[in-house]
Amino acid sequence: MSTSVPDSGVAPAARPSSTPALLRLDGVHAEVAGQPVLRGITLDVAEGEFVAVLGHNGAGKSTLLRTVLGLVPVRRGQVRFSGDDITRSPTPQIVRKGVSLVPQQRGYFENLSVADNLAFGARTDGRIGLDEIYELFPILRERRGQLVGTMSGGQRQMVAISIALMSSPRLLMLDEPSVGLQPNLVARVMEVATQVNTEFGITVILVEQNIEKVLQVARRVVVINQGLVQLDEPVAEVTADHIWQLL
Ligand SMILES: Nc1ncnc2c1ncn2[C@@H]1O[C@H](COP(=O)(O)OP(=O)(O)OP(=O)(O)O)[C@@H](O)[C@H]1O
Repeated sequence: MSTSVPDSGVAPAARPSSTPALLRLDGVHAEVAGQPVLRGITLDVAEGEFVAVLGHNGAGKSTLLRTVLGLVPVRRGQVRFSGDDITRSPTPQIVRKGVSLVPQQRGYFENLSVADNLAFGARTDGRIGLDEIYELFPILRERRGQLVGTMSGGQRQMVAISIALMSSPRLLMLDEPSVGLQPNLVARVMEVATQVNTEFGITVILVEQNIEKVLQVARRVVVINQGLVQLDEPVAEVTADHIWQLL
């Protein structure tokens, strides 16, 4: 099991992989509000993987996802997607390449109907369209005319995930999608993340606080600490206790 000491300031080398990386971060540094948050993140994610990212509050998990999408500028290091250098690419271009993010809060328009929200994320040439979304979330078909602002927290989260899926991404990044949801909805969100990965073949990066749930659905766990990768292991090689000790 490989762990690195975060205060050594040295990021562990990228995990060697036989499959070329879909996403590759190489020594990525980024700042938020003038403060360093990512301090040299090195991470490879292969196509088809389901990677969970854990870390204590403020560790830099959301910043990591936002940096991949170009919403936080990279100060140092490089981000590659499908072999292309996207380090300084504008967000719309990164989205067009196939990266999608379900943000931690309000990844939808409250004053628009479900159908209009879905149209916002749609891509005409994509593999995922309304039929696929309504099959995944039948409740959204029933409520397609309803304003999203009048729906429950769980239903809104389904809309947020659906908007992200409507761009037919190759990489779907979910930022704590189960926060504030009741247990049966948390289970449903995890199930959807798994379906997206296995049925649509979409690579998934899931930021999540619920370690037990993560170990049930992800196949690889990455722990971020002080802006560095502290642990990067297949789920089969870690225990919840071990991860708890790191957080
Ligand atoms: N808008 C902001 N203004 C100032 N500081 C911010 C802002 N957003 C994030 N930060 C700081 O950046 C650091 C990393 O935040 P980030 O949201 O990436 O952490 P996180 O690991 O996702 O945390 P959480 O689990 O609480 O969501 C934190 O110290 C946070 O206080």
